[in-house]
Amino acid sequence: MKGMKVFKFGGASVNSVERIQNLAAIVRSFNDQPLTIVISAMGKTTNALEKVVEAFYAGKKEEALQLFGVVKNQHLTTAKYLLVTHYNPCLARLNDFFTEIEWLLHDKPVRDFDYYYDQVVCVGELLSTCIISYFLNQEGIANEWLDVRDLLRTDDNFRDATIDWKVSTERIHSHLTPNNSQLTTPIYVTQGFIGATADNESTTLGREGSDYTAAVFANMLEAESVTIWKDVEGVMNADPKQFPDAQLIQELSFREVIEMAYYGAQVIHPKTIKPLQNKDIPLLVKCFLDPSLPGTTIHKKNAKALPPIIVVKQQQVLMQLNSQDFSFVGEQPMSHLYAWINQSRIKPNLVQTGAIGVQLCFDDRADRLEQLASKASNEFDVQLEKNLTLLTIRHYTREKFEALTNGKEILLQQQSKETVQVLYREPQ
Ligand SMILES: Nc1ncnc2c1ncn2[C@@H]1O[C@H](COP(=O)(O)OP(=O)(O)O)[C@@H](O)[C@H]1O
Ligand SMILES: N[C@@H](CC(=O)OP(=O)(O)O)C(=O)O
Repeated sequence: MKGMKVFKFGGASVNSVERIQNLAAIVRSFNDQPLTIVISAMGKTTNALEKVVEAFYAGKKEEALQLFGVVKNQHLTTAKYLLVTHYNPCLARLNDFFTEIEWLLHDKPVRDFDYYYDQVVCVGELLSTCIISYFLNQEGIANEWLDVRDLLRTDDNFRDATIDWKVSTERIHSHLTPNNSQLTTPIYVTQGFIGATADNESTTLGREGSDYTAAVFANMLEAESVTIWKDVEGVMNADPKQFPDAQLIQELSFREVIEMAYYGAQVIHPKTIKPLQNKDIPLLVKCFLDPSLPGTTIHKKNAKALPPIIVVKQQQVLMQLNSQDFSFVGEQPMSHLYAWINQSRIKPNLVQTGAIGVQLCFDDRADRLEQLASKASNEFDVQLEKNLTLLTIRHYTREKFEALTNGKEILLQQQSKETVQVLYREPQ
């Protein structure tokens, strides 16, 4: 859509009354520009809802209801602080969402955990967008709230659903046309991270998936740009929480950012880049605490010389597989291994093969690793080691590498011209 900008506000940018007021000020400063605003659940609501669904699935109904009560009260308090004229209609909508979840929590689980996870967890985004949409309307920023579950059709791979691009594009085109909107300037408010199946069952797109939703909307709407509003200045050469001297990178290529995200940089969800690169839509990462800062522009142009970019992933698990009868780990056992990895829905962060063994590094997803280890034990001797750290340095220098690995007990190392990765034990 001509001139449409897509904004994404994450959990940190809407985690308090003041931050939602700040969001409104940012949106107001873009007055008279068509906007699609994709919003995540407030603060750590998704984590809290995970606990609700875990209790429900463990048969602890009262605990699940009590935990959900806490989430409910937090949202009611926020709504009460923010809303005056628009409080009653908002409350009616919030109550509908609450009731739906409470009904579900009164049932006994008869389907997979992942199904219930999505039905419960999706409410975080529904609640946050409902409150924010009413607040913006109250503040004179006329907007339309869209239930993204009517727009983004997915498959039923709960917790990691795949978008049906054809159906979703058609729906977005027919719903978000200027002729359809009652607004002079279309401003839409919708949820990140969630979608729905053809049977109207809610789905989620993978944790931290709201960046991806914003990119999907931008692609389908052929938007002018996407802006992700963060609590940091922009994309830096390391997580400033781990490296206080991290420096801002003002310009990055799609290629560089997809690599950073792939290696685990938490700043952008890895699936975000492809839909934008495919339509050549720039991605801006800006600071919601100070919108006047330049931030980072990510686009197709190659950036100038980059500093070493550091990504540290903790809580890693090394899986060592050794052939049981001293036969080589050739194509056949490797193809079995990749099939099991695929079935276990877990992605290796590093793989190293040898004559009779393979070493793989994963995030610590206990259930999925157990599933993989049990399948692999049919053909390999399996050993697991936990609590490791995976360090990736892109555009590394010898000095940087030495400074960051000094004193560490390295278990695996892989190096290409641009990137070095090491898996190490923290010193005891
Ligand atoms: N290379 C990086 N550059 C900037 N921030 C980073 C980087 N790597 C990790 N981060 C972290 O990402 C955080 C912002 O992302 P996140 O908390 O997911 O935001 P939100 O949930 O609001 O989208 C920052 O607070 C920062 O600690
Ligand atoms: N609320 C979801 C989706 C998301 O993207 O959140 P955030 O934008 O706060 O990372 C989650 O926490 O996983």
